[in-house]
Amino acid sequence: MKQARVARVDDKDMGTDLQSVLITKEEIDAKLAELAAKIDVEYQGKDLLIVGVLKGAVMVMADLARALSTPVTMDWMAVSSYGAGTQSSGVVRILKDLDTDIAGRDVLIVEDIIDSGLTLSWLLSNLGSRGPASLNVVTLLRKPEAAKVDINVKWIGFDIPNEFVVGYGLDYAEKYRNLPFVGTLAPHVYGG
Ligand SMILES: O=P(O)(O)OC[C@H]1O[C@H](OP(=O)(O)OP(=O)(O)O)[C@H](O)[C@@H]1O
Ligand code: HPA
Repeated sequence: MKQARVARVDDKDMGTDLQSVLITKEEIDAKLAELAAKIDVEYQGKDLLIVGVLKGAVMVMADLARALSTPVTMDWMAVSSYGAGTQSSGVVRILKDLDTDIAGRDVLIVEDIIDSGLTLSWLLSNLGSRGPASLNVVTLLRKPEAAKVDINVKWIGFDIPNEFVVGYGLDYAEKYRNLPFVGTLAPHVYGG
């Protein structure tokens, strides 16, 4: 199994940057279908607004939205708490705010990853203060061992180890977002 996965990384012509594939495209697709079915049940008959957190959540938004049967409207917020490195600065900046007034709306935040939880904790308090009818979160990935704050997350795709991951929207220094799977990088990429 491990051998096949490494071979696949080589097939993607990613050179020696990648160390391993943690979650395959097939596993992601299956998980998003599972999450979409639960979200459909929760929001049946409601006017759902899904909010993607740029840039990392682009892939999850695109694939989850298409897996949903519920009609949705989509909006985007861009915040940043990570610079070029692998540690959250803890300081969240709004780079792009919502175009939508969410007062009275059923809002679902779509995230790629919850790491320290600082970004989401800030987002929940910021969006919560705008008076939505409901505010929930779906994330593809979560690192339970990295949590610095306690957050209520309704739908979680995969709990993963406390390692820096890339792919499927997730970057290291803006690279690797377009990998169709989630993987880890070889130490030399970080200068190790
Ligand atoms: O739980 P945390 O430790 O706060 O980390 C999670 C956040 O970090 C990433 O965004 P990032 O700030 O790297 O911006 P990006 O999505 O544009 O890559 C990710 O998309 C989450 O929004
Ligand atoms: O593990 C990660 N990889 C990429 N971006 C991230 N933002 C928070 N954690 C991560």
